[in-house]
Amino acid sequence: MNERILEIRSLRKEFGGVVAVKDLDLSVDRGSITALIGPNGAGKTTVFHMITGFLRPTRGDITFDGVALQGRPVYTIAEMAIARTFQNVQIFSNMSALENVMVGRHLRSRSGFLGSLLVPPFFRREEKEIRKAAARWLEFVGLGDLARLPAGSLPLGSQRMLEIARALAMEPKMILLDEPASGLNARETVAMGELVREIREMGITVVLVEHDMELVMDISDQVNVINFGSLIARGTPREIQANPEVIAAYLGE
Ligand SMILES: Nc1ncnc2c1ncn2[C@@H]1O[C@H](COP(=O)(O)OP(=O)(O)OP(=O)(O)O)[C@@H](O)[C@H]1O
Repeated sequence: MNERILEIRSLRKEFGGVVAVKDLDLSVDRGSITALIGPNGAGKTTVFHMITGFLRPTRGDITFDGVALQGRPVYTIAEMAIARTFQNVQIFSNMSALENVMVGRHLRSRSGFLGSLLVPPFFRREEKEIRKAAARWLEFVGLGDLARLPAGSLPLGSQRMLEIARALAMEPKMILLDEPASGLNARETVAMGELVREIREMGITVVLVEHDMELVMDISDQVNVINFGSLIARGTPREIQANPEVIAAYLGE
């Protein structure tokens, strides 16, 4: 097994005249927590969009678990066991917390999400199993007691946890978290950090875009710093915090 689960080579994305991602090389070790940091507009979210197939690269290669991803549609990438969360939480507000997680689980099931809407009798047993598994994921992220509440009624911190539970229900090998601590208070941020570590303990690789430097430096194995669409540094949190170029570009004096 390759110890690099994700390899990105010369990845580029242009929007008209704007070069959002500029010939970026990036690799992610299997089983690690790997952070992408950098100033606003550096291109971090655009990288996530290209890994997950939401955006097509202008050029470059993305290899996940030995398979080329570029040009594949979003749903096949989800099937390949990459899950993600979004900078602005994307949940179904009117559905219960449990139902939101079940949607993630259905993507993994034989009947699929559409099948679950039709609910023919022979899928009912699978439906029950999906409900059980979803409940377990809700417990895992600490929302077991809130399963029946409409997702939209939950505080932001819980909504972010819910989105992670839904991603985990897809049984990913790798999960991409886009600013998971954004908008969270100090207590919620600590809980988020603990959850991310637990995800790694389960053997799932975590890639994280995050502006909360305390959190990033606390939980990451590797930190990649992006500026103007290019990688300017890669290293352990300790190495990154001591890197003069990073301090000048991003961390400040
Ligand atoms: N759909 C788009 N059309 C045109 N320009 C875009 C589009 N998406 C992103 N950009 C531009 O690409 C650049 C990179 O944006 P991106 O959102 O990837 O940055 P980021 O590092 O994630 O920033 P932030 O930390 O603020 O979320 C920015 O200059 C942005 O304005």
